[in-house]
Amino acid sequence: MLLSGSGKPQFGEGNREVGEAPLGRPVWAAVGGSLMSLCLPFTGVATMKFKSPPVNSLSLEFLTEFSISLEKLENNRACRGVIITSTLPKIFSSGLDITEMCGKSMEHYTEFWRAVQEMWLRLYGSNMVTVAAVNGSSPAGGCLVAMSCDYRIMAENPKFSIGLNEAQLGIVAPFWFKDTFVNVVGHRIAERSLQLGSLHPAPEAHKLGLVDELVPEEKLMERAAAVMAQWLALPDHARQLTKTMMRKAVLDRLVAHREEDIKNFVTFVSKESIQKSLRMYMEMLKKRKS
Ligand SMILES: CC/C=C\CCC/C=C/C(=O)SCCNC(=O)CCNC(=O)[C@H](O)C(C)(C)COP(=O)(O)OP(=O)(O)OC[C@H]1O[C@@H](n2cnc3c(N)ncnc32)[C@H](O)[C@@H]1OP(=O)(O)O
Repeated sequence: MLLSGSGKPQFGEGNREVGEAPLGRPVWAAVGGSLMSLCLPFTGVATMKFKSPPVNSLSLEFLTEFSISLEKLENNRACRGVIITSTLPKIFSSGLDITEMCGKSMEHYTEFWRAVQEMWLRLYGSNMVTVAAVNGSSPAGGCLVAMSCDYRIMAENPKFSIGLNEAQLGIVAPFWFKDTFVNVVGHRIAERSLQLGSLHPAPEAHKLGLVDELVPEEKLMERAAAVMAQWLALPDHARQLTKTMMRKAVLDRLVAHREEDIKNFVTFVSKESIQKSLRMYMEMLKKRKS
C-alpha cells in the first residue's frame, strides 16, 4: 500500500504522493498503489484505474486502498474530479471478493463489511465530480461503485453487463445498495431488476438509465474527460450543495444504522446455508471456465 492516511506529500523518485508542490502550486502526481493507479495532472481531474487481476474483485485490501485514495483526493484542493476506470480488458470490477465472505471468522466479516461501507460512504458522499468510465462487466459491488458516481459512461459492447445480481448468488443486496439503485433507475426498475438479480447487457443498461451513455470503447476516456469538463464548468459550491441535497438522506441512513448493518451482514453471511450458496457459486464460476 503506497498511500497513507495522512502526512505530507512527498516529491521524490519512484512513486509519488498526490499533493501540492511548495507554494501551493498543483503538481502532476502519480500514486502507484498496488491495486489501483492514480494520477492527478494539472487539470485537477484525477484518473483512478483499477488494476487487480484477474477481475478487480473488491477485497479488503482493495477497498482499503480505494478509500484511502478517495480520502487523499478529497483532501487535495487541487483535485476537483475523478474518473474511475479499469486497466483490465473486459472487466470494470467483478464486485465484492467472494472469498472474503467464505470460510472466514466473524472478526474478518466485520472488518470486511466496515471497509465496504467506508468505500461507499466516501464515494457516494464525495464532493468531487465522479465519473465512471465502465470499460467492462460490472456485477454487484462493481455496479455499486459505478452507481455511486455522478455519471456513468459504458463501452457499448453488448458482452459487457452491469447490475445487482446478488439474488443469483442466494444473497440479498443490503438496503444502501438498493437505495443507491433506486436513486439511479427508479423504484419499479430497481424492484424487478433486484428480485431477478439481473445483469443487464450494456445497451439494456442504457435503456433502463443504469448507465447514462454508451460510447465505442476507444472513445470512453475522451468522452469521460468531456463530461467531466461540462460538470466542472459549474461553481463547485453550488454543485456540491445540490449533490448533498440529493444524496444526504440515503447516506445518513447508513451512518445511523452502520453497526446494525454490520451485525446483519455478519449474522447473514455466517449462516451455513449462505456459505453453501457462496461456495456453490464459486464452483459454478470455476466450472464455467473449464
Ligand atoms: C446482508 C447482506 C449480505 C450480503 C451482501 C453481499 C453483497 C454482495 C455483493 C457482491 O459484489 S458479491 C460478488 C458478485 N460478483 C459476481 O457475481 C461476479 C462473478 N464473476 C463473474 O461473473 C466473472 O468472473 C466475470 C467478472 C464476468 C469475469 O469473467 P471471466 O470469464 O473474465 O473470468 P472468470 O469467471 O474466469 O474469473 C477469473 C477468476 O476470478 C474469480 N472471480 C470472479 N469473480 C470473483 C469475485 N467476485 N470474487 C472472487 N473471485 C472471483 C473466478 O472464480 C476465477 O478464479 P479462478 O481463476 O481461481 O478459477
